[in-house]
Amino acid sequence: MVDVLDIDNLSKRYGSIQAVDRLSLKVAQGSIYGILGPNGSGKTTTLGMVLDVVRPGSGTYTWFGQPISKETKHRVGALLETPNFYPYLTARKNLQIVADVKGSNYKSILQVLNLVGLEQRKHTTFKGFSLGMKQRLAIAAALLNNPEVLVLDEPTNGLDPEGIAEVRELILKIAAEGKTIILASHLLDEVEKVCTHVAVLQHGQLRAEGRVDTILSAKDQLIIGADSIPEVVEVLRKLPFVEAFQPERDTVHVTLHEGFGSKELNKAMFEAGVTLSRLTLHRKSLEAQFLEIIKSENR
Ligand SMILES: Nc1ncnc2c1ncn2[C@@H]1O[C@H](COP(=O)(O)OP(=O)(O)OP(=O)(O)O)[C@@H](O)[C@H]1O
Repeated sequence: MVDVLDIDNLSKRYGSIQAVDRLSLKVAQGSIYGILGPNGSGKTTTLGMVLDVVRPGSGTYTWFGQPISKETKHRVGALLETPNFYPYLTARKNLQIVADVKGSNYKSILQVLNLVGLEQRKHTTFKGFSLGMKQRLAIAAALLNNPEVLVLDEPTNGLDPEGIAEVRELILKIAAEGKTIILASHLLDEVEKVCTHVAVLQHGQLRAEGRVDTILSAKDQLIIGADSIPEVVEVLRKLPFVEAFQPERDTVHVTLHEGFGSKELNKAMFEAGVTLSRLTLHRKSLEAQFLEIIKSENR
């Protein structure tokens, strides 16, 4: 599959702050790629560099295998901050003004309004829009040139729960139309719900990258206790459905392969002659895993 964006060793420093530190990542065509990190981790600076509004300190990037140019810029739509729409003008008139600035055709206005679900509200003035509708109009503006890629920075920031749901649904709809989406967010939950791939950033450095289902998969752990932990460990080593285990002082934390649970583990222990004094399920929250990624890389 073609890489839409290829970032190679990109860095940016502001005085004593290393905002982005030797960052490399590839965004495949058709993916919804989340750049996830706490505030100040370098997400906006990274997007700014690849959109040619922030000059990189060092490193390179390509779009569609080519250095950035007028032609590649035309293929990428971006929403880095909410545009200043005119409150007393209608949705359509506001988009006409954006189209004039971008030099795009008025014909696409109705198409994008339709795509973001605002076609029926094209004559409504901007000030009459809900927060979610305002953000959808901003996304419509970014889609005016029918770009292949849409870049969004914290697209649900400041929205109410209804607006958040609307915008997330819209992102999935746009991706289903075949566009690649690159989305920066500090919300783990958002990336998990919306994205196919994720890069986790901290202090401008890449901490983890991959498919969301592998990087952020919430694997449950079983915690087992027994009189003899070495005996438990001995059995665990031989069980084919045990993915990993970690002995603690008087318990062992066990992760099982997909499709296996406490029943199978209990049965296997019983058959091996080990009586468990404890068998509990510990559901790992994604939040905990995200924190672990950051913590483990910090050691
Ligand atoms: N123009 C600037 N001048 C000085 N420092 C900056 C500038 N822009 C960003 N920084 C600093 O660079 C670091 C990375 O900021 P950046 O905005 O890229 O992070 P972020 O992950 O997008 O965070 P947020 O979600 O809060 O915007 C921060 O420490 C920030 O204070």
